[in-house]
Amino acid sequence: MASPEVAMLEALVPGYAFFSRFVLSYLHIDLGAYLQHLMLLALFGVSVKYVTKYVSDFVMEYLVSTAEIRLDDEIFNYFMYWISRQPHMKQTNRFVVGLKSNGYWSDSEDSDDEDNFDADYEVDEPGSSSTADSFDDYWAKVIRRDKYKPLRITPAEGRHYIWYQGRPLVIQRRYESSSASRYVLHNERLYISCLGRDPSIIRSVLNEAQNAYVQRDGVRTIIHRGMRPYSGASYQWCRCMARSPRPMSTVVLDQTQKDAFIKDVKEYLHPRTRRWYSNRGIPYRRGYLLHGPPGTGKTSLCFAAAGLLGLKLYLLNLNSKALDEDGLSTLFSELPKRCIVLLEDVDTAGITQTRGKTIVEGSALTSFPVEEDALDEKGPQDPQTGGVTLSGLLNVIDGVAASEGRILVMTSNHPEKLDAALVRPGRVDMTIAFGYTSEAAIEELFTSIYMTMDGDLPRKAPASSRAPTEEKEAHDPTLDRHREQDAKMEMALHDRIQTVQSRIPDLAKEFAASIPKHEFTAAEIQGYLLNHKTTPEEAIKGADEWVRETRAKKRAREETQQNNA
Ligand SMILES: Nc1ncnc2c1ncn2[C@@H]1O[C@H](COP(=O)(O)OP(=O)(O)OP(=O)(O)O)[C@@H](O)[C@H]1O
Repeated sequence: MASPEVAMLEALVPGYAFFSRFVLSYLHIDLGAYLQHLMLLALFGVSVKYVTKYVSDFVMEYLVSTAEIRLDDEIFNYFMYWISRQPHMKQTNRFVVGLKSNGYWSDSEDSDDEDNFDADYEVDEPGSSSTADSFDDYWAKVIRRDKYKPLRITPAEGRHYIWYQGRPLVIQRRYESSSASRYVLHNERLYISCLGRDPSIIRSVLNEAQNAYVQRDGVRTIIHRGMRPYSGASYQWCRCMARSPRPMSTVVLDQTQKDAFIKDVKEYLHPRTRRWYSNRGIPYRRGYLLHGPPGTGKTSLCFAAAGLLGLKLYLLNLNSKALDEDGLSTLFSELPKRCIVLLEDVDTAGITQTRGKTIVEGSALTSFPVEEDALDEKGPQDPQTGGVTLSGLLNVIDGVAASEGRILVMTSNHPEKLDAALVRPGRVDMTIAFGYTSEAAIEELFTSIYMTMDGDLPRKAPASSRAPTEEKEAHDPTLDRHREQDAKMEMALHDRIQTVQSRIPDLAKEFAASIPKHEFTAAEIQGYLLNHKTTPEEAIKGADEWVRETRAKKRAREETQQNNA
């Protein structure tokens, strides 16, 4: 039986008994003779371990401030974006390298484009500098830049030390294990610590990170989409793109309707209105229904409104079977205080099935037949099959727990299919009908396509005015010939655009006269004009032919649809 000293040593240093036997049989040293020394050593070691832990816990508790950042929060993105651009990251020896600086939102489409967006303009346009004279040069640069994307370096798992404003900061990246890790590569958290109980330095670093991110966005309209970031996850808003704002003037719509819409949205956003609602106990929400055939400008109006008001746009497709009522209410509860939520094509979602049967001709808000609200509060869909039910949608729009402050825009191609409950006042407060183009709308579309706008023309004098350098000629005469041709084309385009400008109003009238009214959508006309982007006269000449062809195509499509029905 082992002596109490040996038992104690075994407790302090697990495996001591085995180790001492090993030393005795192979090295013929009896550790029993040094038991007291070994005991002291073991006790010392254990005390050091406990003291170190105690001291470190004490320091962390009382002398260090720490901020925790979760992966599903946008600040995670801000910080990763910021740190990937810090010079310290070039010196770190443990890092995650990728073409994107973030982990969580990188699933979203187009996130890569966001970084390249401005870079496209940074590459000199053809004819705008002494170094890039032709489209070929410009394109070669763009392609090269796209191939060799800059590496984004972020700290790897573990601790990293950085200096910020003369003070040391500890960044710790930690991967958490959870049931979700089966589906997602990393569920992670970031910890930023600084010495002292005053966390203001952490706040400044996070503010700087946020500023860097927000500045990169500039005036662009940020679009979030309700989606599952990875299979098996719950629905979340993922930032999917940032687009240049669309000027309201480029949306062709009856001016009275457009003005009424903008006025209504602005009035709603006014702080006085919020107070007014709250004083009267009315839920502070506003809903809009934009309806009309596909390609008539419903989404464009919503996008332009987001740009005009600097609001973020939250897109949601209700058609997904995977989106259930819990997912929908989580999404709505996570909306920021001020934003535009766009539910596109609500008529195609399963929610169009009605809660009642009685058809009522017209309604106070809409000029189309709607169905009377019935007593049956149960949604039409079988919960087993998934998807959002009408009652689920109504609850998130204006149920007791529905969020306030957001602007809800629903678009529909078939408003007559929508349940009356969905479009009743309080859920839909304004309806805008989009239709086929009128004569005035055709003129407006034509003008918006051919009127010169900022950045349409080459920024500097085309390169043809400059003599090619000897070096270039000696190197590649074919390239120089291309450059010259491109420069001439740029010049010709420049001149053509300028000379035609004064005639645009007359040409617009001529074009509008050759297109039948109320037959084509703005998208169809825009599509046609884009084929003649720089030659308005050609567009006018080909208008009759285009009308004939488009009619024939539409007829053929209708016949096929009828045959399939
Ligand atoms: N009224 C309009 N004014 C300016 N551009 C328009 C208009 N209508 C359509 N367009 C152009 O047509 C394209 C499609 O427009 P948009 O997506 O806004 O149509 P929509 O009515 O939302 O279509 P859908 O019902 O299929 O979603 C866009 O490129 C847009 O620029």
